[in-house]
Amino acid sequence: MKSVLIATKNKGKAKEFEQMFQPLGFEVKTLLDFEEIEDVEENGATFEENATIKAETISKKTGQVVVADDSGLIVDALKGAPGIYSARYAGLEKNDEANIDKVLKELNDTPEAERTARFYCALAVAFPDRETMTVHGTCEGMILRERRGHNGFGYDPIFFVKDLGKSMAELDPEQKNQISHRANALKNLEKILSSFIEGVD
Ligand SMILES: O=c1[nH]c(=O)c2ncn([C@@H]3O[C@H](COP(=O)(O)OP(=O)(O)OP(=O)(O)O)[C@@H](O)[C@H]3O)c2[nH]1
Ligand SMILES: [Mg+2]
Repeated sequence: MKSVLIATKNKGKAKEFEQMFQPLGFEVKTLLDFEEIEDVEENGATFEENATIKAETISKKTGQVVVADDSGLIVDALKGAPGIYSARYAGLEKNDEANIDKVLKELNDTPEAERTARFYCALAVAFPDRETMTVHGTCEGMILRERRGHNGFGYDPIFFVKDLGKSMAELDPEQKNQISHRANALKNLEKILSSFIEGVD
């Protein structure tokens, strides 16, 4: 079976990549399978820069084609925060519950109409022998006043997907993987990779 290495230690992302790559005939490996590989410092200024840093660092270390995901929540009323700091918004220990509490508190006085937000996902593919490619995908929504649902990860319980009338955490994994920022980025990646993805193993 063909395999693809995703440079992530995030269990929620790893699961979604497994679900999305499986139908394409790929086995997914992540950094959760390589515990000896240390965290890569994400010191870029954009999602694309951080995804590139993660993909290129791990590709150099392993000699393989590597995909990395840098993603986050952009809240308009918070001038784009938490943005690239989404994982560590409430502190370096990366606590999803504390991150949600912080966003809810900051939006306490924000009326419904101004609670617009989007998830953003940048994917970078680094190769041993050619230039890195990046693509992105987004998903529009609103920030709820309280948590709804238990699926997904991160900010999913407070992210309301208007078209479906549900929070992201109320969607089945299959539904999230059709409409999410990550799914949309992957669709864009498939478009540019389809010509030579056959050769990735
Ligand atoms: O509710 C959510 N649904 C999602 O689908 C989603 N995707 C990203 N996020 C948030 O953005 C951070 C990524 O930050 P990030 O790209 O640096 O990843 P990370 O540090 O968790 O892992 P790694 O991939 O870097 O190893 C995550 O931790 C989450 O807080 C999401 N929240
Ligand atoms: Mg990270």
